[in-house]
Amino acid sequence: MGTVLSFRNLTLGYDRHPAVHHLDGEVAEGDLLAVCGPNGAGKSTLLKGIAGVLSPLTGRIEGHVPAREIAYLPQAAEVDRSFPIDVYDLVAMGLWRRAGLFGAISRADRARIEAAIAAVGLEGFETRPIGTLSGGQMQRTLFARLLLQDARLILLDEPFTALDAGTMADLTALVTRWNGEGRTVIAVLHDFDLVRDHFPRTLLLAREAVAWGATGEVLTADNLAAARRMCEAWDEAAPTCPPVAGAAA
Ligand SMILES: Nc1ncnc2c1ncn2[C@@H]1O[C@H](COP(=O)(O)OP(=O)(O)OP(=O)(O)O)[C@@H](O)[C@H]1O
Repeated sequence: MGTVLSFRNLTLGYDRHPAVHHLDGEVAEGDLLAVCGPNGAGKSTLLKGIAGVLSPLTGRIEGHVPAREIAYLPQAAEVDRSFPIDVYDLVAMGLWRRAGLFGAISRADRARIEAAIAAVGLEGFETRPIGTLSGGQMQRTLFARLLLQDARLILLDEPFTALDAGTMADLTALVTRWNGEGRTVIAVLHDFDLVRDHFPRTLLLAREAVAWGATGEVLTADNLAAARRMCEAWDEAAPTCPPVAGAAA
């Protein structure tokens, strides 16, 4: 099995202040990886780095998947719900990377869009402006768009936050299905029970990797306590980390 991503002494941050630092490791093709850690641990920052939204301060991410094969679902709070678009058109955007911005939507594409909307249980919502959807309906819409993106690497930032049990179960089943199709999924999650039940591998972050491996070995009381301590001790105003001796910048 190949490698999808390699982190090489990776430091990511904002205004030269590191938020995740000196991360090393690899994500294997077909991984179903949870990224866990306290608030402010750098989880969203790491996903932004992988998605290419944020450039490394030092070190690098070696991606072995073309950018068009990466799908990224940001935290719900970052999605602009005021954009005047309906459910159908938002889901159809999942085809853009393949069809092109102004590519005509074929009859087969229309069938795929309708199938994706049906797969997330949103039949009848096609013409609803997204600003009128509930949080759970919006998340289902975004998952339908992901279905059409047909990506090899799927990045999900807190995809199940504030969802009811039924919606969470439906969307978790989709994630499991994607992984069963050989796609690599990396998800930021706070629900440890859900991680233990559905994500075989976990990266525990506290600005740096506390532990990374089999979920049962990572989510231990000791590791979680260490992560909390490390985040509490973090200096928000820390200057950019000096590069580690011998590491590539
Ligand atoms: N756009 C930004 N500009 C400046 N600092 C930022 C920005 N986004 C995040 N940060 C800082 O980077 C650090 C890591 O934030 P990040 O959002 O990656 O954490 P997180 O682990 O996803 O947290 P949470 O669980 O609360 O969502 C925090 O100290 C945060 O304040």
